[in-house]
Amino acid sequence: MTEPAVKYHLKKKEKHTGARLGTLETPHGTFPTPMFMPVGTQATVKAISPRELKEMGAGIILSNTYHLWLRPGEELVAEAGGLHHFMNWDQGILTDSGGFQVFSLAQMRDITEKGVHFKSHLDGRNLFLSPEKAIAVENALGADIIMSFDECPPFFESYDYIKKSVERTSRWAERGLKAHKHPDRQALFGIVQGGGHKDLRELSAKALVSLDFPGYSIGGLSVGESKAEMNHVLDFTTPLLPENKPRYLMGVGSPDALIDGVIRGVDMFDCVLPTRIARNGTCMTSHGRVVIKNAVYAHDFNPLDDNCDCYVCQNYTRAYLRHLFKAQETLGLRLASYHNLYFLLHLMKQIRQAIADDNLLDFREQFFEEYGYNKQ
Ligand SMILES: Nc1cc(CSc2ncc[nH]2)c2nc(N)[nH]c(=O)c2c1
Ligand SMILES: [Zn+2]
Repeated sequence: MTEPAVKYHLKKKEKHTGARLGTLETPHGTFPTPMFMPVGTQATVKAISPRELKEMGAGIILSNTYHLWLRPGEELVAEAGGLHHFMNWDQGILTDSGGFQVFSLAQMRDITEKGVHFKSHLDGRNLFLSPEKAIAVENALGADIIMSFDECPPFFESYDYIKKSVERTSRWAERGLKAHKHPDRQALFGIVQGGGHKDLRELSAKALVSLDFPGYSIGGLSVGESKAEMNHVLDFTTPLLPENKPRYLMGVGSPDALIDGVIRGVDMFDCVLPTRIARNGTCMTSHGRVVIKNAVYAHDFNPLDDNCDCYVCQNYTRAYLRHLFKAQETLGLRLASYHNLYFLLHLMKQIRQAIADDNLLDFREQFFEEYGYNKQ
């Protein structure tokens, strides 16, 4: 029996919630959990260099199988020695399997038992992605953690559709497990689906746990349902997963969703939000969102966030950042991206401390009040 590529060590359970403190041991380092993973869809976290990512304490970052398969192609990345060498990132990398991106990006053609036929969003070419092909691409890219090929059905699809989709996704997961060439150095996670239905989440989790994956992702969420609905699904989904394996909530999220996910036993998160909103000048701060292009900041010579010790908040003012965005200067989106990523990475650090101190609910109350969530 080969040693799994990734090992989760549960260090402590928070006294009053389902939150846990742990470490995730990977071939490219051991990282504390709960953790936030910056997204670098096309082998780059947009506008931020690996050196800056390290400086801000990023551990594992994400890339996308779908995008890198289409461009530059997994063969070229393999020729470079894999993603870590290609993008000069020597910490952790996780790749999503492409299923989600096909449904969200490509012009859909057809979903069959075998796989998914679709047209490339780049040039309209007819393409086909199967569990075997997705795993082969992820094996070639060489990420430390890779995802099973799954279907993420719309949250409000019919019960029957979601049930059939869960059953097919479980069969796809088993096919992916069989096709996986490097379980010793790449950990393949199963992805739990089932929409908002407790029995379908149980059906999905049961099938995947019986296949004994080294880690489990919770998919099918953060796809337009309310935060209350997402939290409700987490309430009955995380307990279905083994305590000694990492749990990754895909595509999440905003500060409140991160805190509420940790409280429900989630260990890993990723979201494009921090870098995406930064590109139009929306910044997360301890006092809530700051839309830096607003005229109110024109003469505001304070830091973006007076509680933040990041490079941006130590060296630049709101007035300067507003000027950069008004002048459409690239440095503006770079600095806003840097701060937003730092903000979420630092939030996870505060959450880990709150778990250690058994006061995560107090931390939640203070953070929500200061951020302005209680006013919403
Ligand atoms: N919300 C959401 C987000 C993502 C993308 S996670 C990601 N990939 C690259 C960056 N981030 C999902 N991915 C898969 N495979 N399945 C899902 O159900 C799912 C759900
Ligand atoms: Zn900052």
